[in-house]
Amino acid sequence: MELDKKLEKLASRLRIRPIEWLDDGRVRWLDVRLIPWEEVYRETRDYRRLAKAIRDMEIRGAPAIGVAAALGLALAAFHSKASNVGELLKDLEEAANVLRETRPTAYNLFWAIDRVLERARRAASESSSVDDVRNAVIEEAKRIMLEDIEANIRMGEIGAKLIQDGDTILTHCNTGALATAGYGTALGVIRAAVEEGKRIRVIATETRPLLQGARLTVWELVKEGIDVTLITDNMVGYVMSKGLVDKVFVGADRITLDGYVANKIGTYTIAVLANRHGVPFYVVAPTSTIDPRLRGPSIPIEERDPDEVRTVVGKVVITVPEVRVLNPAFDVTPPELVTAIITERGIATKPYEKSIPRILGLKEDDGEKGG
Ligand SMILES: CSC[C@@H](O)[C@@H](O)C(=O)COP(=O)(O)O
Repeated sequence: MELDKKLEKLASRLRIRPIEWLDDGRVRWLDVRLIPWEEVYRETRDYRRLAKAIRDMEIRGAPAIGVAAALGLALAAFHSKASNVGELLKDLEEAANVLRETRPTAYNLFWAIDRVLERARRAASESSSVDDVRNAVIEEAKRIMLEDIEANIRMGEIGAKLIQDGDTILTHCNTGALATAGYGTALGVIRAAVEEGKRIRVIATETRPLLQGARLTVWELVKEGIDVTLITDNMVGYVMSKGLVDKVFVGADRITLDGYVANKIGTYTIAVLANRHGVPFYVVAPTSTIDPRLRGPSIPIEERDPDEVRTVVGKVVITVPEVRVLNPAFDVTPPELVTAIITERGIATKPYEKSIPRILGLKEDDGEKGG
């Protein structure tokens, strides 16, 4: 089949395949909670298990979450016992409700679920065969995975043009292969620049509390021989004030129609410091991260388990166990601090309320005004 061939061809370009559909109705993924200590792949036939993997961050990063949710619906379709199309649609809605509850900030999650459900409903309006609808759902999920890899590679090509030979780039959290269906967003741009022969140095922030920078970004870059220096989150001001950073490249979990960017907690601090020190601050994200219904800073922010802050990745308790804790997983960077947003459809610049709708093919006045 055309789609499978394309997917295999693209996947052969990837060094890391973090998530995969297996044709006997299984999903296989790399459990990133265990990186860099162990490389463990897990498998399931049950969309509920996949939902748990998203919630517990065995799979994380907005694009990977979206792909996993789509594959979760493919599992629900594959293993459904429905005897007619109406029952299959009900099973899919039920699975969608479970998957929607996993992580509230990453827009890709909701985008992918809506897209697969829409495809299922369209297939159901065209055919009364359960198998036709089932196959349409599985195909759509695989297409979302394929398009994510394609978008990453395209963003790499577009974004690499912003990087000069010799640049030092600061990045936050993990936006690499481990956050997507493969290749990466902000880290994909860095990867593409290196593939073009540019000599790049990367400064990776450790990204407390779950250390996606120290554990995942460093693991990916070391694996590929890309020059990386690890710093703690509170060293960003120091490295910028010493002139050690040429550009910042980060990813996003949700971008509003007017350019507010929700990303891993600490991104806003980096954006403020970049602005203070005249360092360009670039956001790299596929259009599936842009919420076309939202404007303004009121993006839902996930609050996670306080023990993530009281411990170092659950291994060492670092405080008084009963201390009150704040643990927002993301913050919001306002558009004025964002130099440009790189998508697979091109680069958006200020004013974002004009450039983002243009990239999405929408009218400027679409979307709701947030608080
Ligand atoms: C390409 S990933 C972009 C974002 O999802 C990433 O920067 C991020 O904040 C991930 O957060 P996480 O909590 O690890 O899922």
